[in-house]
Amino acid sequence: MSGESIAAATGDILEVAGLSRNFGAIAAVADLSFKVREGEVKAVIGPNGAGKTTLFDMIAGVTAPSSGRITLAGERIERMPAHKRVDRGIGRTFQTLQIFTEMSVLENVVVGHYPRGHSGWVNALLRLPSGLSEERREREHAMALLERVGLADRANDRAGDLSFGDRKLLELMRALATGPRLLLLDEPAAGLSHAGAERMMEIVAELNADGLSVLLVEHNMRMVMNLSHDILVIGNGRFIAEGTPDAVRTNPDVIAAYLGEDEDA
Ligand SMILES: Nc1ncnc2c1ncn2[C@@H]1O[C@H](COP(=O)(O)OP(=O)(O)OP(=O)(O)O)[C@@H](O)[C@H]1O
Repeated sequence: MSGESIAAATGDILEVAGLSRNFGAIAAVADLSFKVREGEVKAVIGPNGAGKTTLFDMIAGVTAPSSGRITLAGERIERMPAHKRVDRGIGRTFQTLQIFTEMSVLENVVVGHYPRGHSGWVNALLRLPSGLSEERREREHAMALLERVGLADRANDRAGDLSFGDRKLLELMRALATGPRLLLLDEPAAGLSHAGAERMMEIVAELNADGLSVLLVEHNMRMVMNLSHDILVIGNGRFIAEGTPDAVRTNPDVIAAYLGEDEDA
């Protein structure tokens, strides 16, 4: 059986195997292996400098691995350019917002993005009529995404005029506009109020219930524990533990890794 058919048969959307990245003498990520199952929310947590951003950058195609394999739905992608990974179904949000402040809210969602055929969940979810022109379809799709997060009435406003919380939601919708099968969420709760974080959590939970697979990096432990089916804990680029929220929470190695950390649990 080939690697592809094994991955397809086991229902893993992402498989990371023996992944490493060195920066000079620093091993930012060292021999990490894990899987994200189709339809799962998996969190990657670890103290500051653990290697979470480097890991995300390697999956998204921003940073090349020093060694190891990354497989998306059966296809090897570790040498593929970032834009092709987007075509293959990897969506990403950033810790530092990447929205265009001078463009309208709607244009931010539309720009450069179009739902791909593979994103069954997004098409089913939005129930767009067929036969629309491409441009019209693209705008309707963007409007439907904005409606989901209550931003439709701000569609023509300048994106820079949105509150920080709304800009984070817009950033999420921009990532969704590419029709991802796997969404990489980089600290979605960072900088949000308690209410904003709760809202973000609800939206991510809804998207996941609609079938979207999510890999989440987040310091807000309430969000991590509530949203995740499975959690990978890393420290100094290395594997520490993996398991359900309950198993990870009580794991002595995890507790030791976090001693001295100021966690907002
Ligand atoms: N471009 C780079 N050049 C040199 N060292 C780097 C580079 N990027 C990351 N590192 C180092 O790699 C290690 C892992 O960093 P990374 O940012 O991936 O951790 P993190 O878990 O995302 O941290 P945080 O939670 O603080 O965002 C750190 O020691 C960091 O200093």
